[in-house]
Amino acid sequence: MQKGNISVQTENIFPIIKKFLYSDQEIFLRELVSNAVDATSKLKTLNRKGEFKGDIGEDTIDIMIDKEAKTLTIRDRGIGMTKEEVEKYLNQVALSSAQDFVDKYQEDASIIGHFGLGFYSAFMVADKVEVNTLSWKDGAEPVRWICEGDPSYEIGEGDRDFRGTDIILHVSDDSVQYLEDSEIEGLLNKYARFLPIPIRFGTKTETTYEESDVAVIEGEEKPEPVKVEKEVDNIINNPEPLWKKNPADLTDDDYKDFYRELYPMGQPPMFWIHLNIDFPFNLTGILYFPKVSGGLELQRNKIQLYSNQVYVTDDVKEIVPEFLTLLHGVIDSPDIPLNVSRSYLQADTNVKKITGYITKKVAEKLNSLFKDNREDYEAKWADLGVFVKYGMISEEKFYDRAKKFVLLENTDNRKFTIEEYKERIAENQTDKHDKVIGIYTADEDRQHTLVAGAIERGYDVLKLEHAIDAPFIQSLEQKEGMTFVRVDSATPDQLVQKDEEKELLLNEEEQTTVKDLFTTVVGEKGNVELKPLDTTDAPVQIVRNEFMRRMKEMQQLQGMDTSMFPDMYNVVVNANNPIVKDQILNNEDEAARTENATHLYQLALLSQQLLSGAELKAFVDRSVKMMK
Ligand SMILES: Nc1ncnc2c1ncn2[C@@H]1O[C@H](COP(=O)(O)OP(=O)(O)OP(=O)(O)O)[C@@H](O)[C@H]1O
Repeated sequence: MQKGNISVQTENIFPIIKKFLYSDQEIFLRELVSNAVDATSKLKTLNRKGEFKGDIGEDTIDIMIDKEAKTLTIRDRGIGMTKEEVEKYLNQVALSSAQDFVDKYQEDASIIGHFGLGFYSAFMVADKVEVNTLSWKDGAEPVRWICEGDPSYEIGEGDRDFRGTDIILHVSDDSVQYLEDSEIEGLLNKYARFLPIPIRFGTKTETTYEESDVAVIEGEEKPEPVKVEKEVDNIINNPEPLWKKNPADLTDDDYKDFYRELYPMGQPPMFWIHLNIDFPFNLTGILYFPKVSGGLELQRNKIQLYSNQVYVTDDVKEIVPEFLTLLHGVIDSPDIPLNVSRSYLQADTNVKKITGYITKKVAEKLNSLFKDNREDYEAKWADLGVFVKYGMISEEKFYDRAKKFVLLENTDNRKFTIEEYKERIAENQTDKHDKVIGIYTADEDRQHTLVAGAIERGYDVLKLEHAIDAPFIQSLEQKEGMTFVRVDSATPDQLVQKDEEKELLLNEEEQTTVKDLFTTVVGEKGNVELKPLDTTDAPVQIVRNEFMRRMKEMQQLQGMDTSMFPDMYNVVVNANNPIVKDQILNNEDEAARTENATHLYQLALLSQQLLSGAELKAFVDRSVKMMK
């Protein structure tokens, strides 16, 4: 064997590779397996071009563990290397890429996990790396290269008798987990699952049931099928993943099956988009729309990013707009720079274009679903709505596209686009300032009394019941010139403010008496207002200021302290309801007067499910007493 020194300035490189990459050690396998894939693909290209005329034969890449020898081997049947190539590629090219990494790492430690450290990442887990290779070239001699994790290496004659390369890692004592089958299989499943060349990890037992060959006797039952166990190659990957295929050749079932392959536990997706673009950047992939009616947080980190079928990460925050991280699926692009820091990625123009492209595709898909089959789109709205609204509040460009297909649903479960809805309510729900007022409930069941009150007045009531709806209507208010009020934000006649002033049927003295009495009854909990409502409107009603309530909700949504917004409400006493006159003003008995006022107030609380505890008991007791 001939001896050599890799390079002088590499003194530091091995300790740095070992020490600093500790947290992301496992990428060594991705790097070495991708090199093996590259070497095999290159051979196929040479063959296609007619430069390599021999027989390619088996192209499978083997990953092998030898527990006794404490080695992990990556074997390919690719182009191999001549002695000159080993010296050039491993001692110079690979080393300079490792050197490059170390330099960049010292500037910005966040590049880890997004940098292909390449061949030298082997030294994260191995004390000694042996390369056994035979080039495809005519007359090439086998070569063996050994390096023990310091700048010196040996190169000499090898004993390999078939084309390709073995990378043999002598696994170090602190990395013995990489000698475990389960660990390696796990890593291969993560990084190599869709590589384009078959990856074999030993064998596995396959069980099938075959028809018994015992002759069937007439009149007797067919013999049971026979269980047959066979040792077969354990091929880790699907070398032709769906996203690489032509959408025209695929059926819905193909997409659903692939989804199950990616997320075996997931519910079936609602629909999907097949991405396929080659200019101005290269990108393929499939994005699935899951059902997102529940929380927003649970579903993230489901999009997997690949670069030429090599798994890179499932953290795609910088590549797809935030709201799209709710989607599932795969994006594959060799044009996304993976070997740079995240901040650089955000500024990268290709990445920006990719983000824009994906957003546009998603909007187009939704638009065509809406246009082509509105009924089906409406049926999916419960699962789609959160996603669309989230997109609208977080991406200006998406808002502009989505405002044509975002739906508003009313209490009759009818759904309208923004334009349709505005038209529907314009006549009845335009206020004195010419604003179109959307009336909504956040809880149809709880607010039933108020919803019914509004509907009785001829108003339409929307259901806006999800946490996302508060910021969503805020953006509709800013951009569509509408105003939204919740059913409990005013008495029904004041939800849409008109100019007509009603006459108050009580004189000033009577007004003061009623107001004072209710102020005493309500105490600190609310402000009492006296209003001339319809004689048939409830005698007492509870309302909450829309603006204050929403401020509080938004702050809660952001996890902020909301103690400075007390849970105050207004108690509106309908001065024109005859009960107020008959049971309070005209009642001689002072105790009965207070009791009646309390009862009316508690009735109002009860109708909004705000009555509980001792107050509720007192109310029930009093009601029973009244019946006697
Ligand atoms: N299994 C292999 N068969 C043939 N050549 C190989 C093999 N592994 C590595 N090489 C050669 O060594 C070179 C350096 O490999 P290394 O992995 O360090 O960098 P790279 O693959 O060029 O880039 P990257 O940093 O993205 O991995 C390769 O470009 C290739 O020419």
